[in-house]
Amino acid sequence: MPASAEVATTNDPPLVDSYCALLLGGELGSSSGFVPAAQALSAESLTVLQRDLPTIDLKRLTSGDPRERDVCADAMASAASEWGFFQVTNHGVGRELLEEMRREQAVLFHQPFDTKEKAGLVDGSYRWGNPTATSLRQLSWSEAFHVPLASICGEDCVHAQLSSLSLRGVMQEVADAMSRVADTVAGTLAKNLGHAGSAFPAAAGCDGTTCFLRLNRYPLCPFADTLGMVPHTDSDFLTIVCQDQVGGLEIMNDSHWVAVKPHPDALVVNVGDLFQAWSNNRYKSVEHKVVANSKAERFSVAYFLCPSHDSLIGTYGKPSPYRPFTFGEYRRKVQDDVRQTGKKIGLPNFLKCSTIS
Ligand SMILES: O=C(O)CCC(=O)C(=O)O
Ligand SMILES: [Fe+2]
Repeated sequence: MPASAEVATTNDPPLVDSYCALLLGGELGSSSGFVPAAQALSAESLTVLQRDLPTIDLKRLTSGDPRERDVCADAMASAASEWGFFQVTNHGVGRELLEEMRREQAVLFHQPFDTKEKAGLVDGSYRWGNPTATSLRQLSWSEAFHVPLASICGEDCVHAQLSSLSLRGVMQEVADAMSRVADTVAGTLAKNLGHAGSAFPAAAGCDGTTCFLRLNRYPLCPFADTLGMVPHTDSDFLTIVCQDQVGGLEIMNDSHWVAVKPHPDALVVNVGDLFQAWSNNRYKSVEHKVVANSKAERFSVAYFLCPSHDSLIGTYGKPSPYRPFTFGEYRRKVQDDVRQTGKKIGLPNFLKCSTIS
């Protein structure tokens, strides 16, 4: 094990062990025989571009001038179509609240690994790395608590050791504030397609009990070219992310990875698979990933706008390229694919004219 691996603390999940096992295992190159795992990983990474993500000032949506409101809504819809990602400013989530969230996350994640793993925060909410990874490409150098909003202050959040009252209070406040942002953005995007905006996302089956808050931590990583989170799309309508100032989030745009430079006053918004389906592919759910960092640990908090499991994901207009499916069906298919093949297929599974064999 390299000396630098000693930066791992006993509070970190066993990421170094996972990494070493995969590294020693190596990987088979597709045509030229054996390729050491680290080399295989870096050969895959494409050039990272520095491009400015569109920034939408949400204050303009409430301007007294209807033209300004329309210009803002159009800019948001263009960003959702062309990038699938944008940043929002004047979003109403207080900077102090977000700083408090980060402090609470540090306290929570710096607890011993055993405590986090055994207690969860809510049952089954803790996850780390990818214990079933068979290659370095599948290893996520991170840990997270993925918490249903219904549970934050519910009775099943009983693990006193982890769920301090202050943590639960801050999580609830962040969830409430981010849900207002999600409703505004989703309503604006839906209206831009011709839907009666005020009824969305409630009309799509989303409410305060169906969404999730995910607390992410990316520990220091001593190995070059490691991913903090592997490339993925989100299986929701919309995601609102607050990242700290460390950086590492990259999104796919025009066949290149684009680094999302942290902006102290902005939240990152991305379209999820369900909105892509609902919008008949007008809005794009694009791949994104997080690159691990060797100098600083990184925290982020993500709010996932999800409907109830039995909600039917239809479309705003017809015909849709997708057959109707429920959110529960979608999640089950994603989980089955990941379990069986190590990879999410997602929306292509639900195309009416499937090209998946
Ligand atoms: O940490 C980030 O910036 C992104 C997190 C993310 O993509 C996720 O939790 O799905
Ligand atoms: Fe994501």
